[in-house]
Amino acid sequence: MAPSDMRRLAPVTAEETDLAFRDIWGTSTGWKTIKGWDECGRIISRASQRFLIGLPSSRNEAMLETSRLYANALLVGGAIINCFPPWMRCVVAPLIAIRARYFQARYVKMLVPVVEERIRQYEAGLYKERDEVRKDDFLHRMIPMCAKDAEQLNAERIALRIASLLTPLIFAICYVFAHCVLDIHSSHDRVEILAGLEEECRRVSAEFGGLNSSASLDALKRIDSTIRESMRVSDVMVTNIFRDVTSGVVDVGNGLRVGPGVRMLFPTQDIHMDPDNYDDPTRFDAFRFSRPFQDKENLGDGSEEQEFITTPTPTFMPWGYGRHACPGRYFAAQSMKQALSYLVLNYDVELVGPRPKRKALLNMMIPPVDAKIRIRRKA
Ligand code: HEM
Repeated sequence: MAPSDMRRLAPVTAEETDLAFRDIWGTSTGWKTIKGWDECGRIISRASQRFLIGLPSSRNEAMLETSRLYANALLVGGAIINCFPPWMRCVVAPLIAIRARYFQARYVKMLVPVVEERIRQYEAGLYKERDEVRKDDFLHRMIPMCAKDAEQLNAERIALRIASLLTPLIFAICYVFAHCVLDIHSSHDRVEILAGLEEECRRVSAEFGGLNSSASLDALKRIDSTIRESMRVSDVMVTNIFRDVTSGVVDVGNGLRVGPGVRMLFPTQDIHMDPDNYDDPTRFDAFRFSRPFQDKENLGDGSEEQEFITTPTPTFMPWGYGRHACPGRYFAAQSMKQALSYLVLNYDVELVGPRPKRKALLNMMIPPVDAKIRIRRKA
């Protein structure tokens, strides 16, 4: 997915984000308490499924819920399996994976008829006529590609491929979005952050006639900075960017040479919290990345650019780094910016009780599944 694809997708996911908030968070101006993790996940699920399989299936409640539970079960199961020594994993993994396999089988069973119908339409030559309606979903694009090899044009195989994208599309995006909401609302600077974000969203929305285009989302510099800062302080992983040396010897500097069979990884959380890389690194400073540039146009200084959510650097690695850096980051960033700007403009939010403390399960930070928030639609 390239940045150019985001231009086509922005109006589609904006529409879905609006409907999802109305359906799931509601339109009542009275306060209600919700489970932050689950309800942020439901919002993200809707926009992601719309991009993956298109209308009308993307709004099927049973499929949405099953896909969300599958995405969570897969990640949590994987993290638990990693707690066992390698020699035990082949014994415990099949048991731990039962939950994920159950939701995967349910999701695939529901998706196969949808895929079969699309294959039928493709084979009957109806695809072009329907392009206008469905051109933005991933399944639509997959079918002509799979049709190049008869073995690949198999509904179950295609459904399984779609299912494999659910974890990054739902769990990972939800993880960042839910943490960002918690980071903002548990910050001492909450009032100033919200005022700054709302001012920007209103100004940009007035300038672009809404926030449903990539151009308008690109102009949301503070929203971008807030999500990037949240990814820095509330990273999913303790370490990241795993690389196995399969042959030869790798010179990693300082006289250290690494041979085959060794797995290397980066201490990304430490890098994100290093005072040599960030001033006051443990503080969530929402406008850390946008502040130096907010008057840039006035200053006429074109020498440096703001580092955006999608820019991996040696001091910002939640997407990995280098040629294998996450290719889904443009979609993830765009849908998170849409969701956060929508939330800032349309809902009042408060944390219920103290913010849950972050805990690590080996290499992964456990998601805040019990965090509760109070919400109400702005009048
Ligand atoms: C906030 C959400 C996401 C985060 C934090 C995230 C993070 C990552 C990380 C850390 C890697 C490993 C990079 C490396 O080893 O250097 C990765 C790889 C990958 N991600 Fe994501 N990701 C997210 C969303 C997505 C989405 C939405 C998709 C697809 C629609 C996606 C598809 C992939 C793929 C295919 C790879 C493998 C790339 C390769 O090996 O060349 N990710 N992601």
